[in-house]
Amino acid sequence: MVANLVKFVDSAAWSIRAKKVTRRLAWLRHLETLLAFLGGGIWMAGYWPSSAPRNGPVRSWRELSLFLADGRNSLLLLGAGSVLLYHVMSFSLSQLHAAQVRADGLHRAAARGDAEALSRLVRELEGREVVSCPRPATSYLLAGGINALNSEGWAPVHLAATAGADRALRVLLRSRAEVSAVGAGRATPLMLSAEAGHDKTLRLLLASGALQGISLENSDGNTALHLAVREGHSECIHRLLRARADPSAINAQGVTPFGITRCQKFTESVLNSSQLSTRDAFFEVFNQRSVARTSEVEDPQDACQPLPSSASSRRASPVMTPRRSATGSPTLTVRSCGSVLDVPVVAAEDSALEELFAEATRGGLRLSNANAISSVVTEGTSRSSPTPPNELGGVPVKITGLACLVAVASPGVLRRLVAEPVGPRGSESLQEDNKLSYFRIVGLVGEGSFGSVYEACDMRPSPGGSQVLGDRRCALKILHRRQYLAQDMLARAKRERQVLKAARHPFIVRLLCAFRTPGNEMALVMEYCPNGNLNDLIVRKGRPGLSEAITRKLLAEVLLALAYLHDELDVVFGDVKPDNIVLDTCMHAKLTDFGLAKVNVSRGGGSCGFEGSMFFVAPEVTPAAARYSPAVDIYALGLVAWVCLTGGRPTEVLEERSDAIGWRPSLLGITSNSRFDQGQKSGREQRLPPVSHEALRNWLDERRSKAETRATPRELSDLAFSFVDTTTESEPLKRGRASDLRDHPFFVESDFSPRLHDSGDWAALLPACDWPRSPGSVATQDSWSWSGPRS
Ligand SMILES: Nc1ncnc2c1ncn2[C@@H]1O[C@H](COP(=O)(O)OP(=O)(O)OP(=O)(O)O)[C@@H](O)[C@H]1O
Repeated sequence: MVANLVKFVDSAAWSIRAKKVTRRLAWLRHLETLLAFLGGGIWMAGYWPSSAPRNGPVRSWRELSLFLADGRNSLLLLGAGSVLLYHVMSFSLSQLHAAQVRADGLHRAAARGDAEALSRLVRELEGREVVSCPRPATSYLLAGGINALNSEGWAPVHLAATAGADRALRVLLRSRAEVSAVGAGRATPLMLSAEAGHDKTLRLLLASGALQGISLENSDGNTALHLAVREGHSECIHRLLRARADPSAINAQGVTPFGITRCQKFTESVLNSSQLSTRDAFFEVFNQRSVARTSEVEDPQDACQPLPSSASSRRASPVMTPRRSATGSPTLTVRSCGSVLDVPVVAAEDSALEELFAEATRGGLRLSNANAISSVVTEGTSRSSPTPPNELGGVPVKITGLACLVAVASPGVLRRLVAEPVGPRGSESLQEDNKLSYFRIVGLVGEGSFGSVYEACDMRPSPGGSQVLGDRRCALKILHRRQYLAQDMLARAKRERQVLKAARHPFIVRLLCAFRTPGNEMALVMEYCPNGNLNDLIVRKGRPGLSEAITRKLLAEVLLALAYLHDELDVVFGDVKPDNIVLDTCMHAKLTDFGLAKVNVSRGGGSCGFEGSMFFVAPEVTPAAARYSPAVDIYALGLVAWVCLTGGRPTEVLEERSDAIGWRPSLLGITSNSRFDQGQKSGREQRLPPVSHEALRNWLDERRSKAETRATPRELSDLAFSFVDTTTESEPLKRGRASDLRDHPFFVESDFSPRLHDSGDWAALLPACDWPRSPGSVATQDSWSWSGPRS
């Protein structure tokens, strides 16, 4: 009865919440039905109550009360009545629902997120299309089909995206609704969900084909990224950046997405400003109204200036002249609306804004500066510097505010750039001032479990003076504070920095500097490797993987790096996998990500336990493991070789085991970043040995038996097979040391022997740099061949 009542409320209110309650109470209905059946069974079995009249109907109240006094009779009647009532009600309510759904039409159902109603309507719509004879009840309501715009210019898919109704959206998309339909103001569903901050909806849309339209602009020229940034939805910003949304897209006001952020920060600061005149002036400027009416303005000359609108401000944009001050430091002179403002340029391209922003927070922003900054913000990157860039030591002056990408892209930390740092400060020598402003973010390169890696321009001045070194590319890795505090990873972050700082090797990424951001996150600035990582290369190449010559060269480079780490630094890398092998401009392999490195290994240092990336972890690395040796790196290298040479062939065993532990390999079975460490392991994970070993050994055995029967598969030559076989032995001692493996026939017998006496030698061994410069050109590298001279 209760369930029926709720169902009634549900249908009457058409509320999604009530529907959920109904679903949760479904068990009550089942219970009732069960009881009814039980009662029926008892009845049929002949257990009729003795007190009930046996012949004829009940004739008096007394007889009825006697009949009901028996609990079994009451129960039976109650159950039967309830079941009957339920079916009568469901029939009438479904009729009512159908009528209402038709009356609502697709649009209202989509806005409500009513997936059931949408399915029903879509079925009707499709039925109408098939018979091509509109039914009178639906033809009017469904006119225009699934992509029809309502009177306000929205299609159902827009309304579902705005409401964040994923189920409804799925129904619409399954019914071939246009995923990038253009609605009022040229808005697409992607823009609407980004603006509303529905991260899951955004993901659904991107996965359903909205990726193609990621750079579409609405009537204001805003992309989805602009809108997500404007509303401060950091999860959505992350997702869009990962989907390669363009962070430098410029809207009609000439503002990039991160220019918008600056604008917001500035607005916030002025809102908090104690000076009424400043606040008013700012609003006047930003609301693009005349300030002539404002009586509190400081500068009457400025007050009569027209305010910047997209077109007029471009004509009357402030003149920004880079020059050198008496002390030799670069200065940006902003002339706007009759006033002049000298802003020292530290190094980052948005330092002018920083300066003005600081002035605003101090509450001393003059109207003239407010005007200037509004123009700057409005103009964004569209305005070029009036003087040649070399006047500022080769740095082109652009005001884009891109540095806040880091702040915005780290979840929920928009305020961190300007807020007081929170949490404990490290006692070590990490820099405390805002070093982040010396790096101009160009884009997101990769994301791991503990940090995001950005491509950035290093704009630090040279050690001796204020001269900016120029546009040097670097990789900026921000270790998310949230992650490393939550998982007690501070020690890990410090160890990564420590090993990177100590390592000086051509095949290990070089650490340029390390510091803390104002949000107290740790930042590592490394040499930038623009050709992506080995995993990307393998995925692009597809099966059966890379050629043996390429693989040999890349493995040799990694082997040299490992030999250096093991023998000279006494470090176990601990996380060898294709994702952590990045490719520099000349396609040389370099190891990156020392988060799991173990130091002082021969002296019993490092930790034990289950650590590493799931696919590449050696069999001896188990939760119960004692300290492990450099052999774990050799094992992982063998797996990398196998993956390179076969394209990462997944096996049934692998997939089965992956399912069992809830880890899903990608198509090629190699892209998982999953890490299992002591902090995360569950009981189930502890019982299972590493997933890849058994699969690999099975595969190797199978291949060996095929080789014996002369049915050799073409993926692996005998030498390559032997290398994989040796390095992935279950017994760590049998795998060999990195320095010995350089003499493995896989290298030696193919006219190639990796040797490195010092970093210069290796460079001399390499042929002229004829590797592809950009990741895009890699896919066509079937004809790659490489053979180095013997040392
Ligand atoms: N120096 C670099 N140059 C270019 N790309 C890099 C560089 N360092 C890292 N990357 C890219 O960034 C991605 C993530 O970096 P990294 O592995 O260091 O992050 P992480 O959070 O430690 O990841 P994981 O989850 O593997 O521990 C790498 O897969 C790589 O593609």
